[in-house]
Amino acid sequence: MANKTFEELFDELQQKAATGDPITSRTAELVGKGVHAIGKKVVEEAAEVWMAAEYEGEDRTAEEISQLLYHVQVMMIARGVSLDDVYAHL
Ligand SMILES: N=c1c2ncn([C@@H]3O[C@H](COP(=O)(O)OP(=O)(O)OP(=O)(O)O)[C@@H](O)[C@H]3O)c2ncn1[C@@H]1O[C@H](COP(=O)(O)O)[C@@H](O)[C@H]1O
Repeated sequence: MANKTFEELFDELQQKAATGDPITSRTAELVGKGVHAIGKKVVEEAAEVWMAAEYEGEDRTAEEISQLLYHVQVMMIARGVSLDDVYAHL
């Protein structure tokens, strides 16, 4: 059912950040812009999760959560934070 797992997406984004073209890869573009720009997207997507959860259905909420998770992973990669670094705190 799922297109990919959290771990599979992280592997893909690491590749995109390392070798992707910023013209065609959103990930490469964002990593090139840096932590400040990525941080703004994280905050924006978090707000969209909140609004969807309050006023929209489960599907829209899930979609917004997927976009938040994507941008959190981009932030991890831009900042050199691994999955294990995060899991150590769970
Ligand atoms: N899962 C995602 C994903 N989720 C969200 N996004 C990006 O986040 C945007 C959603 O944010 P917004 O609604 O704010 O869109 P927007 O207003 O156009 O964004 P801005 O340009 O204004 O910042 C989308 O248009 C995508 O650009 C994603 N971009 C890529 N992926 C996946 O990441 C992988 C690598 O993608 P590329 O790096 O683009 O090859 C692929 O598997 C993709 O499916």
